[in-house]
Amino acid sequence: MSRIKNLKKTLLSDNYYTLSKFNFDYQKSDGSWVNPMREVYERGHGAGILLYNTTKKTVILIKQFRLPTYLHDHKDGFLIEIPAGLLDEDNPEQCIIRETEEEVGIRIKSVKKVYEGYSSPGVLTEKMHFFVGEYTEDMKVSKGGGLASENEDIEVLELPFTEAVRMLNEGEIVDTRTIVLLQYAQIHKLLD
Ligand SMILES: Nc1nc2c(ncn2[C@@H]2O[C@H](COP(=O)(O)OP(=O)(O)O[C@H]3O[C@H](CO)[C@@H](O)[C@H](O)[C@@H]3O)[C@@H](O)[C@H]2O)c(=O)[nH]1
Ligand SMILES: [Mg+2]
Repeated sequence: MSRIKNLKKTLLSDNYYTLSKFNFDYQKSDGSWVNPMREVYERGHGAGILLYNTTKKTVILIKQFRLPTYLHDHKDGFLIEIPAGLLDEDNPEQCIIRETEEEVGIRIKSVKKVYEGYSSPGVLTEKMHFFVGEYTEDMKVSKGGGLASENEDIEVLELPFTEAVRMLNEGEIVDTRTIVLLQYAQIHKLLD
């Protein structure tokens, strides 16, 4: 029998994405029922990728302004991240191939899915699809930088993997998705 009943949704904002309030009956593990309220932000799902070059022993990361981090403790709000984007109508693999070209100017054909995970399960419905992909010099087709039409302003960083790992260990990389994939590369020795 379900421990969740009478789920009621109240829309709070659909200004850009959707913020809703939910009330529901929840049966606790001791059998009693309570009526919690939760706010949930829905903006679809996402995909991100660690691009690596086994000849040069480099990875591609990006730097862009992230307002929420600027509001909370980050020094300047410019975060070092993996290329990533929101799934539009496409599937995760098509999405990450498209975002890779838009954000860093690399036209990649094959990517490998390594993980799937909820970004912030207490508040967001979003699930992230994590990929890795090997790139070579001949795949570089533009400077990247993101879509001007969406006001994206992305700096592309091509770094030795050892430098990315140093930045990870010294707290200069603070985006969880980027931490996950750099650690994946270490564990699986992608650049040894
Ligand atoms: N006007 C307006 N535009 C917005 C707003 N929120 C997002 N956008 C636009 O939507 C674009 C989304 O760009 P994507 O590259 O598709 O997504 P992303 O912001 O990089 O998100 C990725 O990283 C997030 C983690 O920080 C992930 O949550 C997400 O799934 C994805 O992987 C932004 O550049 C911006 O133009 C908003 O509130 N107002
Ligand atoms: Mg993006």
